[in-house]
Amino acid sequence: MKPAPHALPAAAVASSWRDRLLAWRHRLIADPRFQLFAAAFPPTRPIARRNARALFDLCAGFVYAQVLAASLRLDLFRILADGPMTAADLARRLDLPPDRALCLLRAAASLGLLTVLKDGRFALGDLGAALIGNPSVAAMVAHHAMLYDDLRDPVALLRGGSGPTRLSGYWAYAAADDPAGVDEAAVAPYGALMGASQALVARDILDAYPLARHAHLLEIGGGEGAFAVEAARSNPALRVTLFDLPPVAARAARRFAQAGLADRTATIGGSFHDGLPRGADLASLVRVVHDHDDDPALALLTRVRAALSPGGTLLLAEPMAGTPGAEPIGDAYFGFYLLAMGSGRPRTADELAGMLRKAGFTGVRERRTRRPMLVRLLTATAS
Ligand SMILES: CC(C)=CCC/C(C)=C/CC/C(C)=C/C=C/C(C)=C/C=C/C=C(C)/C=C/C=C(C)/C=C/C=C(C)/C=C/CC(C)(C)O
Ligand SMILES: C[S@@+](CC[C@H](N)C(=O)[O-])C[C@H]1O[C@@H](n2cnc3c(N)ncnc32)[C@H](O)[C@@H]1O
Repeated sequence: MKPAPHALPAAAVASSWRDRLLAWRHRLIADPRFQLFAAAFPPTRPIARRNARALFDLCAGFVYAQVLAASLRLDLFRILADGPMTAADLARRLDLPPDRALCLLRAAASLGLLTVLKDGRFALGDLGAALIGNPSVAAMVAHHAMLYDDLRDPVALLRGGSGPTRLSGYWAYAAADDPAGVDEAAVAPYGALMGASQALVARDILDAYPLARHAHLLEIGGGEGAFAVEAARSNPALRVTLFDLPPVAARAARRFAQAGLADRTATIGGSFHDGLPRGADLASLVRVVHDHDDDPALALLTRVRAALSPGGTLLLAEPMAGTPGAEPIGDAYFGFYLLAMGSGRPRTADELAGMLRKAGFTGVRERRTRRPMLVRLLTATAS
């Protein structure tokens, strides 16, 4: 039977039912009387408490981050690496009044950075201990001072009316008309930060996609070469060419020489918006594509496809939006970070796969990495 001409299509009817159900749910949750009831009624109590806590954590997250920043600036975790200490001894070591030191120590303990022993002394918590093994996280936390400034008026940032941001000045290539012209002083600060934090991701990428069957890696936007060095060291026959802006490539060349890899490595300075060296059978873009808006990013992928030898492989590795279990890292943290930087956006794996196909790649596959919140990996073939 034909539906009456004025009848809504089935999908619209279903979605209007769902919308009404959703609206009813939201009215209920917004009702203060229901909130009181749900917090007391045993079956709903755990959900109500969990939600209230989640909302409080969203309100207070910036305070938690400052507790972490203060602990790192005062070197609290390295001090406690030698063993538990009393609050009084710690106050002296931190050069803080005793009551202020106690405020910091209790805050850090409440966040899992420290732990309080039965005798009242403070020791490292699991999170504080993990930080000792990740000095690049401490560097990122210090770097966040700039992001705090840029996020002071988040609505102005979203409207694009807040003028030049601190991050757009820091990432010299993000706002440059001629990236190839940026000088050494402009790249040195971000080069060091990226060099340190690349250690967090290099091993995860190489373990997810061993390079043994490849002969020549073109590491595009490779920074000061931490990934390139790790790749060369774990593949003794691999040749590596690192391509980055001229002053960054010069810094990578010094690093290759120090690592004793000068005979198997080369560096080329230039802008990848202008062209790329040809002939490698493997190319990598590690934490590069998300820095760029859609059109330049697609143009870059197209240029990489043309630069690879036929059948060559591209590794595209970066944190991605919509990563299960890490959604706020891609969509909230990197979303707002890149907004403040003034260029690029975090993309989902599906969005990136679509762009790769549009750029002429085939066989796009995701390779499982150890810590997808920090880096995910897509591989694709240049046909
Ligand atoms: C021993 C017994 C009995 C039990 C142990 C129980 C157990 C198994 C505990 C686990 C302990 C453990 C091994 C913990 C390990 C924790 C680790 C490795 C934590 C790592 C954390 C990493 C973090 C927080 C990374 C942060 C990275 C940031 C903020 C990166 C920012 C990157 C930026 C801004 C990049 C910018 C580049 C641009 C511009 C976007 O392109
Ligand atoms: C976010 S960093 C990532 C560096 C490195 N791949 C890593 O994961 O640590 C982006 C890199 O892309 C480089 N880059 C940006 N624009 C470029 C361009 N137009 N041509 C060549 N390299 C560029 C930067 O100099 C920087 O080293």
